[in-house]
Amino acid sequence: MNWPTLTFTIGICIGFVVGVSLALSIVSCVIRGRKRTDIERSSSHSAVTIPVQVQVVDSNSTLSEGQESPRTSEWSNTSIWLERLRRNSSVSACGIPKYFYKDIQKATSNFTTIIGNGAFGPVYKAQMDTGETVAVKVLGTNSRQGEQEFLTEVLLLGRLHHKSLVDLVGYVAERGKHMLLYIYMSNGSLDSHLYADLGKNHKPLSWDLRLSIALDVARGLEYLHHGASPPVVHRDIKSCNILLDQSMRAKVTDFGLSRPEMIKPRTSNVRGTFGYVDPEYLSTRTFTKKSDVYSFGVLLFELITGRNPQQGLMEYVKLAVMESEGKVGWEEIVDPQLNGKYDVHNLHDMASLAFKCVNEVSKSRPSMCEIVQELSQICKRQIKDHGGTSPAALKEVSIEVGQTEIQDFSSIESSKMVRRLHSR
Ligand SMILES: Nc1ncnc2c1ncn2[C@@H]1O[C@H](COP(=O)(O)OP(=O)(O)OP(=O)(O)O)[C@@H](O)[C@H]1O
Repeated sequence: MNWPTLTFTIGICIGFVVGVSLALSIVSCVIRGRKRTDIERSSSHSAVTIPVQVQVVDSNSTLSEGQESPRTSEWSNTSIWLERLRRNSSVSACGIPKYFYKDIQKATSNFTTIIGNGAFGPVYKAQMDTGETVAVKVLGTNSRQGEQEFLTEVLLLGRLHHKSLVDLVGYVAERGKHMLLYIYMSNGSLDSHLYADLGKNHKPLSWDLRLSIALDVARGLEYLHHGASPPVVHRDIKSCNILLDQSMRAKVTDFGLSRPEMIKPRTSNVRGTFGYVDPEYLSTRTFTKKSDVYSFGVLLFELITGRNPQQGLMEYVKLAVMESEGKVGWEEIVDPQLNGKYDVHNLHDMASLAFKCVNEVSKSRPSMCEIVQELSQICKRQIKDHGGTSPAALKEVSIEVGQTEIQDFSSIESSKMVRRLHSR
């Protein structure tokens, strides 16, 4: 074969190989694309797809499928949870694993592991096949409003993740059977530590722990008000909606979005819990972020005094202020269970902050961002002055101080990635 013929033949061969490879990759791309579309289509079948109203600030925004909401650096922890739990579940389009009723029936030993009852219905402890323990909230079957709350929570919580919120890790939605699965909080609710179980299961909460709980809750609310998009108002901040994990870190739970009316059932549509409700909301019927701030102020006084807001806490506080003639002696109302073990300076700062939060005029109340700043300073000072004896929770909280959770694109990307992983 002469040289030009050889070159021509080699050229033809290379051209043929390149052409075939190109054709193969186009075919494989088309097949993969089809598979993904099928998977996406089948996963959205199992999802709750109705758009729902959520309690956003100053408007009634609608969360609809495909609308992104913020993720934070905490999302990675949640994704580990979801990843472990998803093994025995299908995953809905909002990224939250969906379970079968029969799996939960088995995990709760046929619903014999009740841990409490709320407005929503009974709550059970469940041991999942993956080894995780979760809390299962069962929606009562007799309330349409409860069902709406259920669907709202699934969609809303599927988009909200923060270290100081009790994360939703799964749900059941079968005919007449609706359940929410949350991370199990082994130390129960804050109110049980402040009142009910004292002497039985719990020691009185130390001053340091009260500070770290206050800051954890403040950061959860700061995220809801200023980090979430659209912003979310909780509407029912109270000590039984604050849960404590095994390290006594506090998390906000019960986004009581469509819960039944609790103050004047039948006569009005006022929401919230007696003792915690913003008086301005009662007169205007407009619930704002500052109404949550009011309830948070009451919660701070609860931590300071160990008194139940439903048994005259705020009257007690007002009396102390009225009799103070200028300088309030907050020591007089401090919880006797503390046995004098608190820092007077920090007590004054925390009580003054609480008093600003419960100002009758909502505009004069601080924002959750300002509250977090102030509480961070108090916690830092507590560690600095009494660091040696401070519990791990307060130390952890103070290390996190300054790590503001702001929505960023990388976190949105990570949530999309987790969703893609789930749909494989
Ligand atoms: N994730 C969880 N981990 C551990 N216990 C939980 C969890 N969620 C709820 N519980 C417990 O279950 C009980 C009922 O909780 P739920 O949130 O339904 O109602 P509540 O907050 O007590 O009352 P309400 O619904 O009137 O606000 C409470 O004792 C609570 O401490």
